Amino acid sequence: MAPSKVNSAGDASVSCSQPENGFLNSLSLLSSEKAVQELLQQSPLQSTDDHLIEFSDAMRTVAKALRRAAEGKASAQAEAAEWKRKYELERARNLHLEHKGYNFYEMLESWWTQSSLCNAMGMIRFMLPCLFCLENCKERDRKISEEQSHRENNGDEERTENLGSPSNEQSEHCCGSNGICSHEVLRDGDRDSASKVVPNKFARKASFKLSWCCKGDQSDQHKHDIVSFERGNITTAERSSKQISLKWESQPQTVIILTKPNSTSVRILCAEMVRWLREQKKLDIYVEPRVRAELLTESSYYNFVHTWKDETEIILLHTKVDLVVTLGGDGTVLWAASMFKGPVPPVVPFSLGSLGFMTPFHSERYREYLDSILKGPISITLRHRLQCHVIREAAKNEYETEGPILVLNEVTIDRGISSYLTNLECYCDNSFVTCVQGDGLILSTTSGSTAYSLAAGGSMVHPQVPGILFTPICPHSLSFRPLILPEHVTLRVQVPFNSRSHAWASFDGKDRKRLAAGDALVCSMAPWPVPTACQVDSTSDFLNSIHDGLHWNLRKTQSFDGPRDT
Ligand SMILES: NC(=O)c1ccc[n+]([C@@H]2O[C@H](COP(=O)([O-])OP(=O)(O)OC[C@H]3O[C@@H](n4cnc5c(N)ncnc54)[C@H](O)[C@@H]3O)[C@@H](O)[C@H]2O)c1
Ligand SMILES: Nc1ncnc2c1ncn2[C@@H]1O[C@H](COP(=O)(O)OP(=O)(O)OP(=O)(O)O)[C@@H](O)[C@H]1O
Repeated sequence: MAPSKVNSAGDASVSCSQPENGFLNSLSLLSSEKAVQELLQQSPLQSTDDHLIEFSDAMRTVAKALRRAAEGKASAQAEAAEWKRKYELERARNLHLEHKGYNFYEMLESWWTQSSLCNAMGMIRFMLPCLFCLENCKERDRKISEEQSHRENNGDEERTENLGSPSNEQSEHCCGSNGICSHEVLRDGDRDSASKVVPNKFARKASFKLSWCCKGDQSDQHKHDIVSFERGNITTAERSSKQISLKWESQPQTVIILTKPNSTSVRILCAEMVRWLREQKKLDIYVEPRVRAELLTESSYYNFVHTWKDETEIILLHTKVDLVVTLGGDGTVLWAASMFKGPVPPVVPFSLGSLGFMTPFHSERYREYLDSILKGPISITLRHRLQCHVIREAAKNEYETEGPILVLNEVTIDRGISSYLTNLECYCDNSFVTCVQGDGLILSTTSGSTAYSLAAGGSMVHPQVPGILFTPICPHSLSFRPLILPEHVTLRVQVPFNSRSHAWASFDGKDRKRLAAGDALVCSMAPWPVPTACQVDSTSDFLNSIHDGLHWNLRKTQSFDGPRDT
């Protein structure tokens, strides 16, 4: 060993001067100079490694804190955007109604009934409007009876016209016995400042009531607790698999017919249906501007058909229309849903496409079906929608995000034309879920479970099951199985800052938006489902669709003869 070299090596030279030290003992065992040199070279490196590890731990903590801050910002932005959109929607509506002399009482009520305050979360979302509606109905009844007694006292013979208020008996049952009543969205008559009814310019919107029916057990029809607490024990009191039934309380008067474009059979059927609904059912009919033009080219007879001019009028459609009829395939149902950014009237989908998963009504028998639907009651599937916000990193300093997009099937985030893997960070209620590396990700409703999500390996889910499907597209990992998450969660999909490429979001297969690094998509269940009429009931229709449409588990039955257990 060359002492000069050992002494020149800082700490090691100190160790060498203290032979009782364990380190020195081991060092003394080293026989070759080469080994000593290796050890001396390693010591400072080891300490550098330790520092690096400490440093990277600290960086990870900082990154975590930053991520949390970004998540908070994203949710706040999404909420702000939602409120802004509602404010604008409401302002447009109020301007329109002000123009018509609509009074403050009605405006306040309509704001409340459509406010997401009363649709905030889960059961609260459902229960509050019912309670409020019940209170409104009672309050209206009180006002009517006050008005009536006032008139009687004054010997006023003037007949109180229908204010769209249910009778006392009705209001007792309105919402109170396990149903949603449509008074929440009714505009039965405009009142002037002296609370007198003036005739409405529009046809009155039909009133209806939704109730949950249990198969067989009629006495329990109005029980709707799913979980009960008996003597401190949690028990499932009743299954939630109930068919929803819609019963008209007043006659539907206005129908909108939405049709698949560029189809001769659809055009012929539409003209025939418009004539029948007008002549036999005396209904007001709305169609898209394109369809009205087509009808008028055929004959000036169709002059009575209504249409709209601009977006503002489309926003108001749900206040006028009692029923939506679609003529086409599933794409036409998606189109119809996309026209209603808020509440959606009941939809009757007629099948004129090749698959028709959501279109159980055969177009040849439209008279029979519409006849029975206009009479009611109708079995309804409430199809949940997702509301999606794109949050731009570039807009982080502005109080500005894009408005929500509602989807009935799914929102897809994929790699578009990029040939690189997508890299998407996913969070569920601010908890990290996973990083998707592959072609993309599908966030689907249960109605959309049989569409793109199914093709990507997701499960088929009954449309009344409340949940959000989280289905990867061609993940580059063997263990990435699809998930089904509960309906109340908020999902956030972010393109990481270090992503090699952009991602693309599309909504029910339409309206592609580019997501740059740092942009995010925030997605939660929308408070406005799409009520579609069933041909039989939700479950039968779903099973018929997977059998007839998808030929699910179709296999020839094995013959009786052949080897068998003895
Ligand atoms: N690989 C795929 O399976 C794939 C790819 C892209 C889009 N899509 C689906 O197409 C939908 C858009 O439909 P479109 O008609 O406007 O486009 P389209 O004309 O391309 O038709 C897509 C097909 O999906 C069917 N479909 C749509 N919704 C369905 C549902 N809920 N259940 C079962 N089948 C359904 C339609 O009947 C149609 O046959 C998207 O929402 C997406 O789900 C599927
Ligand atoms: N009223 C409409 N205006 C514009 N586009 C529409 C309208 N209705 C449907 N579409 C679009 O037309 C396309 C085809 O519609 P749809 O799926 O109903 O017919 P289809 O393709 O013949 O049916 P299937 O997919 O069952 O074979 C869809 O992409 C849909 O979004």
